Amino acid sequence: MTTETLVFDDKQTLVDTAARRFADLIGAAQRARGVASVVLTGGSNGIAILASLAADSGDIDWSTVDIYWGDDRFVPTDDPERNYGQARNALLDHVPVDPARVHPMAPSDGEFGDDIDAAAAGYAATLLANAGADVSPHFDLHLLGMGGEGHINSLFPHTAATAEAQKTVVAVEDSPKPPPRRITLTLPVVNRSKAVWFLVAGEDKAQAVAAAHAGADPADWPCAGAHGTEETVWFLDHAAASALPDA
Ligand SMILES: O=C1O[C@H](COP(=O)(O)O)[C@@H](O)[C@H](O)[C@H]1O
Repeated sequence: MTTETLVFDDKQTLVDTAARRFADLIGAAQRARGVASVVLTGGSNGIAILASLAADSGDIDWSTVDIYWGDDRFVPTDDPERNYGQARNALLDHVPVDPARVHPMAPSDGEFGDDIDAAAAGYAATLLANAGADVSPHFDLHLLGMGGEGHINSLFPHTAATAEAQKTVVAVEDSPKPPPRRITLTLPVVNRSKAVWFLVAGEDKAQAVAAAHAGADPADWPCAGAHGTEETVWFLDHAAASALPDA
């Protein structure tokens, strides 16, 4: 397993470089196996990379990409906070995905109604149904944004969701970052991904970046607990990298 830390002059260069490498990784998986799988994330850079891919997808065949989400906000279908809706606007409405391969988390007015635990269990069932012999797929790529306190997906410091070792998907009722109700993949699922990429910009993220690189306890800094089985890549701008020892 390799770990790379790449530092860029500005956020747009970071995002565009990650988008080109995304196209190369997914294209290579499709050439090898005919299909590929990716977990999308929300947040500023998580959506910006999708806009970059909408402009230039390289040789990705979108019709054979399975698309999942690392987390989503448990809000109504049309709520602008929903990561799925943001991903559709930025990318999925502009490329020829196969709707049967797009796997959003349920909204709060969806098939499970306002029952967030049932919605989380429903997403666990979706993962299981696409997992082969395991409990969740081994994704080709899991994208991650990160909060200044080190949260990834909706895994916040010192929470049961971050400590979860058995369930693949859990409900979060009291997210410190609004909106409070969310559904999230857990660390064991993130860590079944072949590649885990962090997309992080801004000085407010520098302490969390440094903590993860120093091998901090994931209970304190959830970002420190996420690794790909083949590669972990940190795409940073100079501000986010500013607390690293060799910055
Ligand atoms: O709430 C969330 O935040 C993180 C990071 O967002 P950012 O805007 O600080 O980059 C995001 O990755 C996650 O999916 C989202 O739900």
